[in-house]
Amino acid sequence: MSVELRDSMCFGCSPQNPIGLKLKFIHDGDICRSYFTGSREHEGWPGIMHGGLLTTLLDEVMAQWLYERDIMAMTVEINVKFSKPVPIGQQFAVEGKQESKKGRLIVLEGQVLLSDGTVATKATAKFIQVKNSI
Ligand SMILES: CCCCCCCCCCCC(=O)SCCNC(=O)CCNC(=O)[C@H](O)C(C)(C)COP(=O)(O)OP(=O)(O)OC[C@H]1O[C@@H](n2cnc3c(N)ncnc32)[C@H](O)[C@@H]1OP(=O)(O)O
Repeated sequence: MSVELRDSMCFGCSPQNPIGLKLKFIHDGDICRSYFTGSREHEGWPGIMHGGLLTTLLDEVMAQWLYERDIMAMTVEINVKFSKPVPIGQQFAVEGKQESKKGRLIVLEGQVLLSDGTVATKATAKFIQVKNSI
């Protein structure tokens, strides 16, 4: 890969981005998972995670599913369904996995799971594979 984590300022995963989310990932079989606990800076409505940030988290775990497999790809489309509010101050899981691949087009699915297992948010995203020189 020409893009290395150590040089990255990725808002989602870089350890050196001072305003980034500094996410860590667990690759569990065909699932990429991260855990996050929102704080006041991450809220939209009081006490509730901002939907745009949930979208960022979902985009990131899906992108990391690909990165782990040395597939360099960029998000070209993402659809998110927010079904339940995600409270700040409580840890939740964000998961992504591949749904299909056809040529350069890779479709991934993601979900946000509350600590009791409730699926609060679901996403489907399309990624296009690019050359290893972003
Ligand atoms: C180290 C740190 C770790 C880093 C770890 C990773 C961190 C990731 C961060 C999160 C991920 C992001 O946010 S990524 C950032 C946000 N995304 C972007 O900025 C992407 C912007 N878009 C682009 O630059 C471009 O669209 C490209 C390069 C992705 C693709 O352009 P292209 O190479 O010209 O390809 P193009 O011909 O348009 O499309 C290729 C084929 O896909 C089809 N196609 C294109 N879009 C779609 C679509 N929405 N739905 C269906 N099909 C589509 C086309 O019809 C075509 O089919 P056919 O004619 O071949 O049949």
